[in-house]
Amino acid sequence: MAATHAFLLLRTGHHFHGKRQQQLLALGLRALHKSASSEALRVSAAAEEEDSLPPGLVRPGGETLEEEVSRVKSLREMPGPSTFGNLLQFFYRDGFSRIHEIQMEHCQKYGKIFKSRFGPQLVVSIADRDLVAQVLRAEGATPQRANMESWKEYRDMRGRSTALISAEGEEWLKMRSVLRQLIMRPRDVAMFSEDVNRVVDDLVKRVGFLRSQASDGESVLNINDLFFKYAMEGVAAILYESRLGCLEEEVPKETQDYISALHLMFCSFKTTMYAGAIPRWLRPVLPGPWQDFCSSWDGLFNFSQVHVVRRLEEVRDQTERGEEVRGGLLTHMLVTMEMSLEEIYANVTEMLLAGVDTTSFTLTWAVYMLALNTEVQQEIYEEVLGVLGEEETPTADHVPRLPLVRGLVKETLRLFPVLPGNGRVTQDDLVLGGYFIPKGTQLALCHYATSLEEHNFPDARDFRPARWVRKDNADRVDNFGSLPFGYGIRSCIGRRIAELEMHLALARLIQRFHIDVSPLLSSEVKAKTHGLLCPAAPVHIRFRDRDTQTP
Ligand code: HEM
Repeated sequence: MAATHAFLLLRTGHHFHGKRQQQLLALGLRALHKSASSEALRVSAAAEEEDSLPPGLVRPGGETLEEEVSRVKSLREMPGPSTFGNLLQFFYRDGFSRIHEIQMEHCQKYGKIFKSRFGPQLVVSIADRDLVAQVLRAEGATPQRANMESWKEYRDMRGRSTALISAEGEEWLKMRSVLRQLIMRPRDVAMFSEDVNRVVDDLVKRVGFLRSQASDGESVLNINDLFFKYAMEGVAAILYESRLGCLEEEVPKETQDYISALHLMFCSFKTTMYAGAIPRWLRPVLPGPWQDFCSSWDGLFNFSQVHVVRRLEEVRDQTERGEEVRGGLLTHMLVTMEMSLEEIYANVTEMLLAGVDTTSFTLTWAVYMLALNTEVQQEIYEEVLGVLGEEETPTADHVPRLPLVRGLVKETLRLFPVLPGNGRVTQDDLVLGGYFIPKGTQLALCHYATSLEEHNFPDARDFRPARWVRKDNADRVDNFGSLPFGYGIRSCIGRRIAELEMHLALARLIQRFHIDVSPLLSSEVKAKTHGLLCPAAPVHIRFRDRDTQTP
């Protein structure tokens, strides 16, 4: 997702439509047409909306269509930083590492809706929970996140398929319909609980080994490195139904090569952005970014193909021997063949890419927050102890009885949304915050800013997992202010997998260890953006066994 998010900033094409008068006329006609033809439908839709409105969502009301049309402003009138200012921020003031801070600065300066330009490209940013809700709740059957031209170009060049992240329209919908039935509900992924727990066993062992190597015998240095391996091993156990050996002392060469391809994709984040942003005609002069982009994709696709083919051969052998074929996600895809083999390669490749850093950064922040907030940690420990005691291994079945562990993940993602902003390309003309937004406009949804707004979350800077715990069934805490997995039909397909991996790992770590900031960590770790929101420096954590140490 790092690259996806990055593309949101630079690969957004937009051209102003005709004149304002024409726009408003078109809007008025469209709205009048709708009101004449679908009066009855509107009544039921309104009732439906009422039911599902999140708390605090304000309905614009009491205005006639004519009044609304006369008040609508054009994009030209929308405030925002100048193109020059923006280029200066990003290219000379290291703005790529401060996307989240720039988001906050711009919201404070220009308000809840503003525009930014990168040359001819325009992005309309929305930093208001209700406007975000308006956009997402109105989306059609095949929402588009951002321009993924360079991803498609690579796939066309190599004869590869697109997959959930890179595909659009009907092509995307077809694949999404297959995958959503398999992994979108907590109960779908509960079947992976045992596989994930075997990876958690290895994580805990690895904590023991790494701290024994540290100078104080208790610290794990750069905890994100460990969580990266855990997340990769965990997601691969589900996607490939095989173990990669990421948590072993000697990581197998094949896995190491894959990690290098992943690192090339993430570490050369700016490079991959330029690969998409640099026009094709400039490639002969500046070939590096595009070459790196292609070679990291080659590495990622090849690795997935090896694992998928391996499983395919096992399935064929079992079928030929007349044995019953049993397995998980990949086996299901291979047996049903609702997607072609190329589509399967592409989807596991994109899911693995999307599922590693996102999960590992969130785990790193969660553990760091626990270490900084020992009272919160104690509260969560008591919850874990009450449900599982000192010995029982947490499973997916326990998770509903661990609301504070779930709150821990939600609160971590509110304060550190790995994707600080998301995108949508409007599929229809619309009026947003009093402005006319033509179809095809790139919107940036500023989740980082809305997550930290007092109105949405009182004492927003405080780390309080308990704020997510429901008091009763009527008490809905979630709202459009914090949408770390996105929303709706195009939301994160791996959400339940990520949550399972995080809940099981965190519950076990809290059950086993006192988690403190390591004395080897000399200063507070801040966030920076590198495509995703990640720690700006390595986080060192001290893990002390609960049974041998006092708090
Ligand atoms: C903490 C972990 C994760 C976070 C915070 C996260 C966040 C997101 C977000 C914000 C989106 C965009 C949603 C939207 O546009 O509405 C997304 C999309 C996606 N994510 Fe995740 N993700 C995580 C883990 C995973 C995992 C583990 C997988 C795979 C197993 C995954 C696979 C995907 C895919 C394939 C998409 C594109 C979906 C589509 O366009 O249909 N993610 N993710």
